[in-house]
Amino acid sequence: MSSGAPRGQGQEIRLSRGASLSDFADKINANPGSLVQEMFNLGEMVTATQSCSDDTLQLLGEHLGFDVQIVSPEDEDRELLAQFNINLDAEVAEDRLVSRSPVVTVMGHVDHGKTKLLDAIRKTNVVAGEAGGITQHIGAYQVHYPHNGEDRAVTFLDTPGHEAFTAMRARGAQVTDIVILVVAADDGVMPQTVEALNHAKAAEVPIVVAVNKVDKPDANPEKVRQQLADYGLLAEEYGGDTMFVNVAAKPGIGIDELLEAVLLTADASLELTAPIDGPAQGAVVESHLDKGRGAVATVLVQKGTLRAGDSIVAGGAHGRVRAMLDENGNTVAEALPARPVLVLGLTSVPGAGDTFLAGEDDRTVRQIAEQRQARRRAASFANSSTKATLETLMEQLKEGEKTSLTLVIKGDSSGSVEALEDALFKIEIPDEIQLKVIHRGVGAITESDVNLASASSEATATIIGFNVRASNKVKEMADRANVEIRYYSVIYQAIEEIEAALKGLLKPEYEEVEQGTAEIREVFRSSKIGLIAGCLVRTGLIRRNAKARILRDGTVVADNVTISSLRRFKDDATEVREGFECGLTLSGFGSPQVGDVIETFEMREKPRS
Ligand SMILES: Nc1nc2c(ncn2[C@@H]2O[C@H](COP(=O)(O)OP(=O)(O)OP(=O)(O)O)[C@@H](O)[C@H]2O)c(=O)[nH]1
Repeated sequence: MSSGAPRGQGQEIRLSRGASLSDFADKINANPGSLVQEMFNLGEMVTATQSCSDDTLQLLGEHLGFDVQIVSPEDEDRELLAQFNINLDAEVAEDRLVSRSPVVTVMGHVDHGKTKLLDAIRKTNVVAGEAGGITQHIGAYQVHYPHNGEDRAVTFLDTPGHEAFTAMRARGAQVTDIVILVVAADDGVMPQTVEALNHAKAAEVPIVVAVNKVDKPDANPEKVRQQLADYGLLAEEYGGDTMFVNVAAKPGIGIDELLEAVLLTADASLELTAPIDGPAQGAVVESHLDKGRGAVATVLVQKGTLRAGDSIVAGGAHGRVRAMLDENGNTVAEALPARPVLVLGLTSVPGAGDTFLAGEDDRTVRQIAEQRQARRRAASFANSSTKATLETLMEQLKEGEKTSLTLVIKGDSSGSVEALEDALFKIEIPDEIQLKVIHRGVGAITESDVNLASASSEATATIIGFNVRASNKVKEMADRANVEIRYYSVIYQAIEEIEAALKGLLKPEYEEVEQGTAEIREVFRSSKIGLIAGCLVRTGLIRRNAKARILRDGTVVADNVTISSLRRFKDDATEVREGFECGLTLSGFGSPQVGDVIETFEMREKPRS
């Protein structure tokens, strides 16, 4: 017989998000089975190893008398590092800080010239004679620029676009100091311009606006300044504090001025310093598995100095830095803060946005990596088991009679999925329509996505694949289940189409169009068809089967009436025109009187704006 779970007196217990009853039991020295029983008594069937929602854990805690604190993954990682006596947030004495160069991300609307601009900036730095290295894309590069007589460096992340930016932020890596917002002067502010702007604002990162393509005949750089003023970016020349620089990335005009503006903005609004002694810390900018070289990762050092030979842990990957390369393919012996380098020697591929830490001994980095991997496995298990179930879905769908568009969103990064979802919920839709995202996730479209989409019986969900695809097998399954899959690679295109779909979903709106009026002149009874009203058509025409209302002394006395039969003399008629007499019967109104006015109308579909 189970003796029941122990009771607490409000003691705090810390559980990681997605913990199971078994984890809970560990913390309070209970038998997991007893917690399963407790949950059962509370009306929930939960197995011991199943990952629980925050609510379930809190509910059980309250019931047993414990103060359950759910720990976020970031807190958890901090706690993990603390076990190894590592404190990433430790204060650094002022005198150990040295200035570092700003790290810049380029964002903007599609085709406004982000790539061209990054290329143009990179070219400013090609020192004649310093050949040898071939420029490589490693995800970031640094350029040197003379400013106020000093040699200054600026680091650019060259994965343009805000997906990378948000993905990194989502993993807790804030590496960008300044955002260059590229706006094409011929096109002006576009949806993704606004998106990018909002991301930069959310991250509290100062913005420098590059008004690009000013070489084009239809360029209107002033208009860009006016448009952005509406979004709170007021140009310096108008008394604001945002620097706007006119550039033409393709012919390479204005690049120096842009770099000046970046450095001025950095000096004016940021205090960019970092310690250079001590073990290196930073973030992974890009990573992949290279056939010849194994796991490679471009990392950006944020504190300390990274050296070849250091042992390193990046996310759940660890290893020893075998070699470091810069964007020109040259070997680098040490990397200081704001310096991006390609690192060789990791045993597996970390994720973009993962933080890294160097300088601990091999054993420590391995242990940290292993514990992180274990946590991630637990967390992804938690995610998969908290997926919407059929039941919860049904409940949701039963709510109200609203028309809804239900979506499953899959994307290539959590940043892109979030950005898309954010943008979707900003679409202005009428109250009668509900937009629901029943599942979101990173990775290819899977069978379980299709299952989920088709499970929402009333309104089968549409699956949105943002830079991800479904395998043929999954595609076939979707076809059989009548689940639509749509692929996008550009956020605003997805938004446009979904907006159109939402408008198409709207039930047609009807408006009343008056057809005619008739006055009742006499009322007589027919044994066969009941009361007949003898009328004179006053305006328009009266049609058989028309909808009508009855007015008596100018007041509606009956609504929802139908002209059920219509005769002209002894013959059935389909319509009778103004000025003619007719006999008609009314359904939905049993007491016609002489002098009543019959007003008929039809319902016509109103075009949507
Ligand atoms: N005339 C002119 N054309 C430009 C300029 N900058 C970029 N373009 C052109 O604009 C187009 C888009 O440039 P990209 O650099 O690919 O734009 P992007 O913003 O990186 O585009 P996505 O990567 O698709 O988001 C290309 O055809 C460029 O040649 C410029 O300064 N002047």
